[in-house]
Amino acid sequence: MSSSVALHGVTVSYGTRAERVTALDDIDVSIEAGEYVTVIGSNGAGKSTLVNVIAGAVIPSAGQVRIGSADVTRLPDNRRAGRVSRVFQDVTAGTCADLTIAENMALASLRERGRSPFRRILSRRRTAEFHSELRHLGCGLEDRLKRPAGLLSGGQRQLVSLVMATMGDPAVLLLDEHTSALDPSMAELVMNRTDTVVRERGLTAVMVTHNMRHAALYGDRVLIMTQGRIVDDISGRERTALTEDRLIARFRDLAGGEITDRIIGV
Ligand SMILES: Nc1ncnc2c1ncn2[C@@H]1O[C@H](COP(=O)(O)OP(=O)(O)OP(=O)(O)O)[C@@H](O)[C@H]1O
Repeated sequence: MSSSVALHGVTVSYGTRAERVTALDDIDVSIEAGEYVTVIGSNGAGKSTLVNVIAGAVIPSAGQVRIGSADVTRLPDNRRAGRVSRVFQDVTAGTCADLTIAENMALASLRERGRSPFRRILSRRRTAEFHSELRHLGCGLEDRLKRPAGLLSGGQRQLVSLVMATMGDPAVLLLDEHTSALDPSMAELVMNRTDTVVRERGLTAVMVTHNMRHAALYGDRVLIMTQGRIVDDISGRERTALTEDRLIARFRDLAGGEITDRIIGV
């Protein structure tokens, strides 16, 4: 079930006292259950660190992280895995190349509470469920369940990772530039599918992107980050009226404006 996410006074510093980098600087943000938030910012603004703090891959130096009513600030990522799902930029990170697609999906399905590991893991019923999940993608992956994931293209593999990440309805879905390594048409397909699954299941989702068009097109709210801080938070009517050009103008004003990866017309 989707949960809210709240960060209060979250600070993350890396390095030594002599050479300290403040990746997140006293961040306060609340995301409602079922809200779909996109995060943009210049290189090194702290976007991945923000996602890592929600995932538990980075424990903050100060502040508090809550998922729903639970204080998870000190909980490492392996103990949040039942609540938080991720799709990474690296297309090889979400699936195991040597396992078949069905075996990968069976591992992901272990998230569902009360299921004893590996017992009836690939039962006929489960395989039929995986088949049905993949059929929604409309690219024939359901007929390749018994093939190793390593034989898929990067985009196909990312689609399987997305399906796996959303199985069992995670409390929070984190997407860290998950389409940036894909060719434009595959990136569109993965983005469309992401939008459909987030909407249909009412997921709480946080998506980091460098693609201004995607940031303007998808989600309920846009956060703009620079130098470890959230410097703009666009929601409601303002978000509805947001176009790519308006977002770029706003980003230029706030972040000093280098648009590194604007992708036009894809
Ligand atoms: N493990 C680390 N050790 C030291 N410094 C780090 C580490 N991870 C991130 N940083 C630094 O923290 C700052 C924020 O990094 P982060 O990766 O969160 O930014 P980002 O907005 O995701 O950047 P990009 O768009 O380039 O991926 C940067 O200055 C980065 O160099």
